[in-house]
Amino acid sequence: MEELVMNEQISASQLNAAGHLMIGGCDSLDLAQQYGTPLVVYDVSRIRQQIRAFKRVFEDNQVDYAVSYASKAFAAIAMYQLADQEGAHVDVVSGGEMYTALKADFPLSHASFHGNNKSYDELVLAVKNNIGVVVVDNFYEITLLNQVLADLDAHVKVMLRITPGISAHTNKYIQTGQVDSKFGFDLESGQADRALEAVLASPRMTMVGLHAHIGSQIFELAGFEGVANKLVAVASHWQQKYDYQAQVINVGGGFGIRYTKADQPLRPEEFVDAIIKAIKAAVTPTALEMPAIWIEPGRSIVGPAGFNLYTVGSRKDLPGYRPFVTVDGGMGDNIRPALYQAEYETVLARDPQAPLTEHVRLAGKYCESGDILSQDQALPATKPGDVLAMLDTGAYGYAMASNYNRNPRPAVVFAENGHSQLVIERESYEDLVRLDRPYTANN
Ligand SMILES: Cc1ncc(COP(=O)(O)O)c(C=O)c1O
Ligand SMILES: N[C@@H](CCCC[NH3+])C(=O)O
Repeated sequence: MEELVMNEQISASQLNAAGHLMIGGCDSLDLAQQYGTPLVVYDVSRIRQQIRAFKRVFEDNQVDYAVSYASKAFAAIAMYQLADQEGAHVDVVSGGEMYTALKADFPLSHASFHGNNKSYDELVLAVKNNIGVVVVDNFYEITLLNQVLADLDAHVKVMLRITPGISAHTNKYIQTGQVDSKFGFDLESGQADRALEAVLASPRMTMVGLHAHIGSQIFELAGFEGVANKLVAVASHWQQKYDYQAQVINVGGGFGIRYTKADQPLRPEEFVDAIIKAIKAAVTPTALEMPAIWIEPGRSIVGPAGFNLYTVGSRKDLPGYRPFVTVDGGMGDNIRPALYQAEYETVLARDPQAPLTEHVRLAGKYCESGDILSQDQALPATKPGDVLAMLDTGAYGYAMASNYNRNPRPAVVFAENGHSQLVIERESYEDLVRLDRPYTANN
């Protein structure tokens, strides 16, 4: 067996005197005890720090900007409140996200509404609540939005989502910028020009700029610089052809984070610094006025701040095979390993720096062979009742949780400065049957 060393992702500053993992100044074992497991815990100060780091890059580069948190990564009333406290905008992709933001008193004027099949009712909800901008994705939406605006006698700001024709190097299920993506208007075929003509012709829409998003968990700068250059080229073309000056260039999100030691991304704000510089350089030789730059990071804001706490239960050893260590959660609270073969690091909460003595398969409790949270996790010896902390689970974990096998979804806790607070309750069995209605046979 290769030499097993302690987990590098946990630093001494994350341990308390007893050697336990601390999250937001709280002992992870106390959190597991108080709230039960499986439990999702966010270290709130990490979320704040990342939003602030993004804002600082723009301020250092002296450009107008918006940091728009992609709330699909983790949407909850408390999260919209936090985004608002930090002066972030948000991107929403459904009536449900919009409704949650409204419940949080988040000013919808700071929200961008995305989606490739927004419904009439969703557009009404957005327009009635003074949505900041609708990011228009397709021709059907232009027609539908014109109808909504006429019915409500209203106006709205829009951006056009462009498919930049850039294939990001990431899992194909989370690529979005390639030519045959389901999202946005194609450039080569002239769709984007026709969309602009339609928007400029609408007396109820104000065109504020262009948007593109090339995918998620991206590590190479080249894709982002490519999208920056492409969007400036389109803006310049539109200025020459239509005398239209874009006020905003929105480059989307997608900044990759470190899940395991195989990942060596730049810091998220370094991606943004490069994007800003690329846009400035591309704008200089054109007749464009420098537009504002908007970004839409999701994963990089909440991913590293999230921890999933699980309790160890059964174990299966088979000679010649890697053992299964099973926890009390799994694909219902984190579908990413099953869906994308995503990898994470997991530590023993009571002693994250204990020498690692074995490689195990970390299995979930769902009735599905694919419910393996990690195919190969190095751990110290564990016993039933031990609490494990899976790291960097804050993005697209709880957000994609399900009730598969009628398992209740976990609770979510915010921890900051040594205080913890429940922000989403654990589902109860009663919650699971709340929408069920008995069937009375008609025979
Ligand atoms: C339009 C749009 N913006 C932003 C994001 C956020 O991406 P990420 O969480 O990778 O930063 C996504 C998701 O990929 C998206 O589709
Ligand atoms: N859900 C994906 C990211 C998709 C982002 C949505 N455009 C993930 O977990 O990696």
